[in-house]
Amino acid sequence: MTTDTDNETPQPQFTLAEARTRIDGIDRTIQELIAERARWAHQVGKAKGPLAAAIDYYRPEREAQVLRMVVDRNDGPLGDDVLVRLFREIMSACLAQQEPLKIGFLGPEGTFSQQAVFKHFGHSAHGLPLASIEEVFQEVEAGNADFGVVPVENSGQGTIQTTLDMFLTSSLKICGETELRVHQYLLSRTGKLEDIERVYSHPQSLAQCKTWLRANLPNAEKIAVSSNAEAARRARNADDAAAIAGASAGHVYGLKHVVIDHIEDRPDNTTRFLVIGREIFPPSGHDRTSVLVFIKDQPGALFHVLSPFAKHGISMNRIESRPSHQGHWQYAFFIDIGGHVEEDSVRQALVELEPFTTQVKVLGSYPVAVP
Ligand SMILES: O=C(O)C(=O)C[C@]1(C(=O)O)C=C[C@@H](O)C=C1
Repeated sequence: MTTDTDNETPQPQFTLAEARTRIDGIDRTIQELIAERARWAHQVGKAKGPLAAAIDYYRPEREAQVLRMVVDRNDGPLGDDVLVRLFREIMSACLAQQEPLKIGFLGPEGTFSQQAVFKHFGHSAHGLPLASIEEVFQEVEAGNADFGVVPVENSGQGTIQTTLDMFLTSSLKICGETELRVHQYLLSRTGKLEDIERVYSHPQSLAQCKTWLRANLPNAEKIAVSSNAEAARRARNADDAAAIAGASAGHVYGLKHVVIDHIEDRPDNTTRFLVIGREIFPPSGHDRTSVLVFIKDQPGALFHVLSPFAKHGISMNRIESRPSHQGHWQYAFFIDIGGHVEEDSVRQALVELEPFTTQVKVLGSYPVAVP
């Protein structure tokens, strides 16, 4: 049997016109099916009863299940992340038929946080750019935003402590997580490396590109600003300035020239974001639970706190200590474990922590991020 791969140059089996006619037919079918799906999603909405707002229709556990089925079915040629993105957009549009979700994020427009909002909720959600992580919490607490998206850790730089500290006092719950591969771009008005005497960026991004900057722009002044978007806004006004930012900040602020792309020191540079809301949603089947534990000041207390998880076969992905704000040298532990708080093993393990703790606060149970 002869195949395309027998020759070095693949021989087209169809003419251009024939292949395009096929694509037109497939597009028609896809479009009809998307419309049919949207009508069914509307029916699902009706089946939920007369609800007040978009947030009442939103089901993150169901969305995670839909996306996992997409990944399981995928035999290529498109990657899992590509198909997840397409289906995420379809669900986002289906949900917005009722009313778009309002999502607070650390603004201004063009930040990585905004990219995380679109990655998790799709482009039919309505993003609300806010001035600080604290304000994202406040607007969700006040009900002005349905959810918020806040950065919590970067693969190279570690924890974003402002976010963790907000959970010490906030009543908000973690309802989801999303991971974003962070690619940094050096953007400038002229596009020429030799013109650059100043580099603006958020401190986190400057840190993520430290080695590259030392090797390539050792004499340029590095200026920390409140966001990468703000860096792009400043750099567009001068020929001798550049910004380190995501590609979208360049588009939003009209800084067209990419001097160099992917200048992050670690090729796997990834930021994890949390979705914060006002309630915990039901299990999706593959979930994570975040708890905040205030440990009693007694010998071996941390050991006793960790052992119930091992006893119940619960995996622990992360433990992080922060000053508890409840007294000198008192620490609170942020712990991420596998499973959902509605599962017996998780519930039982949390009960067993009680003798060794002054407080156990469940911050949320939510679907593990789909790629
Ligand atoms: O299954 C539901 O509950 C729906 O509302 C449908 C749907 C979807 O498009 O698949 C839309 C929004 C929800 O967040 C989850 C899923």
